[in-house]
Amino acid sequence: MSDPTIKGLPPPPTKYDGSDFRIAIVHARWNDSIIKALLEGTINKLKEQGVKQENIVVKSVPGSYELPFATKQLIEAGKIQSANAAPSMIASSTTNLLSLIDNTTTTSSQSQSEKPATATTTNGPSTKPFDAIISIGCLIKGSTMHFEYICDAVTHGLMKIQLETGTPVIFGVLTALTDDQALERAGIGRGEKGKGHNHGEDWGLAAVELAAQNRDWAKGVL
Ligand SMILES: Nc1c(NC[C@H](O)[C@H](O)[C@H](O)CO)[nH]c(=O)[nH]c1=O
Ligand SMILES: CC(=O)[C@@H](O)COP(=O)(O)O
Repeated sequence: MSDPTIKGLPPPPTKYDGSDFRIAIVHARWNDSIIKALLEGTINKLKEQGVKQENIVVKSVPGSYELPFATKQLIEAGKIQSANAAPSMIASSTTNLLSLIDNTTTTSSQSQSEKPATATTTNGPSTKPFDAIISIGCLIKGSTMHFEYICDAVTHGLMKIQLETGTPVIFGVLTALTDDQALERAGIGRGEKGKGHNHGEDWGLAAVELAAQNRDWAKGVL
């Protein structure tokens, strides 16, 4: 077993504020007791960093093999949702500009629906594109090569999606050879190694860090 003082994720170099981020979590349902623990650890860590509950979208799929497709579609859905919110903002701003020309139109005559819709409403969930996606699954080796093929496909699939879309995708997939390896990595271990460490916490940290750093990088800020 590796030396616990060497292996593991140190605290982030910067304490990031997650209050302005919108995060999606997509999780498989296979090995549900482990998934539930990982999901709890992830969400708790996101909220600990200030991510608002209403800005954490959680979706599920049957198994880990479905994660890449669902992850890609969630990223696109977030962009579509944001674009759908934008026209009302454009329309309202156009109305405002026209009112400068046509004095018959006053801002007070704007109906509530014409008022600029913000991508982040003051009292509701954000409709901005997702700042990061956390894809969670638990693969446990069986007696065939099924495990190896799914692990390989999911790993490469998730990596490809984040590089293609520019949206950070956190790899939250346990690839365990035994039940106990998975339980320990969900913080619910039952053997002599104790409960272990909930890797969902690491994924929550990584999501906020990558969301923050990527926001800067996307603006050319280093
Ligand atoms: N054996 C595990 C699976 N298998 C199911 C696949 O992921 C997939 O849902 C199915 O082949 C239909 O496409 N999934 C896990 O997440 N974990 C496993 O241990
Ligand atoms: C990860 C899997 O697909 C695996 O649990 C399936 O088990 P088996 O290889 O015994 O069919």
